[in-house]
Parts: sequence; C-alpha cells; structure tokens
Amino acid sequence: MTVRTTALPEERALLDLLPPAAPLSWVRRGEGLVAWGTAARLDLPAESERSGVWRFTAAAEWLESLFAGITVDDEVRRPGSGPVVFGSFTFDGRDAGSTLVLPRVVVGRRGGRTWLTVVGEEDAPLAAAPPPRPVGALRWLPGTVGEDAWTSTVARAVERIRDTGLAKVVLARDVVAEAAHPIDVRTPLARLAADYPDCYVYSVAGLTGATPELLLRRAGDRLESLVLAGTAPRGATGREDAALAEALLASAKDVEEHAYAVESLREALGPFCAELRAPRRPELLRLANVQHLATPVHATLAPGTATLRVLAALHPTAAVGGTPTRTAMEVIGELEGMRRDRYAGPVGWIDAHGNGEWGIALRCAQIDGARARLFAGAGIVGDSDPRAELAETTAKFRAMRAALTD
Ligand SMILES: C=C(O[C@@H]1C=C(C(=O)O)C=C[C@H]1O)C(=O)O
Repeated sequence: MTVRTTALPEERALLDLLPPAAPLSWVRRGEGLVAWGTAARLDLPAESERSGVWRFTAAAEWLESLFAGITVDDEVRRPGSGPVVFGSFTFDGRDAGSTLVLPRVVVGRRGGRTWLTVVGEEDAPLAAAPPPRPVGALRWLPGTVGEDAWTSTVARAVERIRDTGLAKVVLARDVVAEAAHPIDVRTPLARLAADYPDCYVYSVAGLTGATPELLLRRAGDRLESLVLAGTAPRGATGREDAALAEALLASAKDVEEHAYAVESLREALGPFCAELRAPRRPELLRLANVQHLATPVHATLAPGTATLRVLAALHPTAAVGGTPTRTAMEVIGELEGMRRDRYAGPVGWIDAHGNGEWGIALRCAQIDGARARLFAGAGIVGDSDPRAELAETTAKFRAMRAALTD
C-alpha cells in the first residue's frame, strides 16, 4: 500500500470538505484532521474483563503491521501527516465495538499549513461536498434508565461511598433521538464546532461529539493531557456566572473530586514519563453549557513507549470511572444499568510515528442512520446531591441536543 502526503493550497474550513458518508473528524479551532473513505478497518470483539486492556494491545498490533506494510511519500512531515488512523475504544472491555479506521483521504491543518494525504495510487481531488442536510423533526425517547430511577441509583452510589472504601464513581445515562430520515453527521459537527470552540469536535464510526477533555496528545516525546472534573452550570448573567465560577473553585467537594482525577492521571502516566508537570491548583474552563475545573498536565515520554500502551494505562481516568478505579468499574457495572459502548472511551487519531491526539468521548451521541443515542455522566462523591447530579447530566446533554436541533 502506498500513502502520499502533499501540501495543499486550501482555504476552506476543514469541516466544509467532508462528504456526507461516514465522515471522520478531529477538529478544534479550525485545525486538526478530517477524513473519509476506508482503506482498512479493524472492529474488535468484546474481551472477557471489564478492566482489560486487550483491545488496546490488539489495536497496537494491528497498527504496527498496517504501518509496516505502507510505503510513505510525505513532503509535510509533521504530526498527523503520512498515514493516519482514527480510532475509538469502548469504555468497558466487555463491550464489543472498538474501531480503528485508516481513511482513504485525510486533510490536515496545523499552524495555518494544510496538507492532503491519500492512500493508494489514484488521485483524490477534493470535490465540492454537498451542504449538510438539516436533521429535521426529532422524536425524543427516554433512555435505558429513566430520570427518577437514575436519581435513585445516584443515591445508592452515595450510600456505597459512605459505607465502603469507594471515594468517587462516575454514573452516566442516555437518551435517544429519532429523526425521520438518516442524520447527516456533518450537521451536528458544524454546530458543535461553532458552539464549542474550546472542544475537540470528533466523529469516528458514528460516535460524534465535542469533548473538552484531552486524554493524551503526543508530539515526539512530548505529552499533554487536560484533566477535567468538577462542574458547575453557566450563569444567566455575568454576575451569576462569576459567582458560580467562584463557588466551583472554592467548593471542597469539587476540588476533592478534581484532585482524585489529577492523582489518577499522575499515577497512570508516571511509569512512562521522565518528567511530569502539573499546576498545584486547577483553573477554570468555561464552555457554552457548563464550566469545569481543569488541570493541564505536561510530561516527557520515556523512549520506546508505544502511544497505545500509555492510552491503555490512562483509561479509565477518574473523570469517567472513579476512584479507586477497579471498585468504581464494578460499581458502574452493577448500578448503572446500561451499556456505555464507546461513550467515555478514548477517541482520536494516531500516525505512523505514534504522534496523535486522543480525547475522552464525552458530550456525544452514537449516530446510526436516523437514530442518535446521547450520553452524559457525572462524578458522584460522598456529599453528592442526586438531583444536582441529574441536573448536571441534563446540562451536559445540551451540547448534543442543540447540535441535533435545527
Ligand atoms: C462524564 C462526563 O464528564 C466528566 C465528569 C465531570 C464531572 O463530574 O464534573 C466533568 C468533566 C468530565 O470529566 C460527561 O460529560 O459525560
């Protein structure tokens, strides 16, 4: 197989280049990667363990032999040029559906430079894509677990935390939207990009969303991550908004929840890194629907470490699992009452040098034909109020709900 990357004099927005069928995306503030077509694809079955890492190992092996069999002609030579694979992993090892895709065409943009990568000998001229189709009328259906039942589940989790060594568990729920005709994924993508400029707007095999949470960025031996945990609503007025932000930064519950997440990232990254830097206190990340406590982490990767090995060690962070991880995973399996599939799993891309960007698949929907299944979760700690956690998930749903609404 041959792959060629050339510089591209292209001014149009990346998302505007996507064709309607099975678009792939990883875009933030106009930069990133969009892609389409399938040159190779891996769909992984379920593994036997909830906290297993087989899907990451299997993916790494597949990538290694895939990249080894490619002849690359790359005049751009930067992270994301040459062959690139998009991927998305299930949250729980026992769910099938982790997917890797080597697209036939990729367009990348970074630092104002744009490039085109094509798999195979044939040219792939960038045709004018038809404009995204509106979604049309939607019918909203209740999720796997109704709101009242979910609130009771949160109350049970709080009891569990008070009675046992569990410190934090993230519980999620879903809702379903049905359109009258197949949903053009480019429509929610464009809206998410407009409304959530600080988020990574992604779509891989139908899993579509805008995540603020960067699990891992690798460029050479430099690693970056952004830990999020601790959430408050946005205020209706500037004054209310500032008061909510101040309360969040001062809230013992949220600061504690956040500290768990930073600590779990530190522990997971530590063995792979020569150096790891994180500020002592979280900062504030404001999005259109909610505001979060955020800690940017920088590290230097030890030589010879495979990116997917690091990913496997990081997942699931306390931001989507809990603390301690194993107990939290068991409690999620026992109490949550639904399958997360690829929600809250790593989603992103990797190139042949191991460079890549992976987020946690949050604020998303699995879009299949005319059906979209939306997901949202919240971190539960000892003094969580179940009604407030329900409201937090409702606020988190807003991103995808609005993106699907014409
Ligand atoms: C679980 C989600 O979000 C996570 C949970 C957060 C929290 O509990 O405060 C904040 C950000 C994310 O790490 C989600 O969006 O579904």
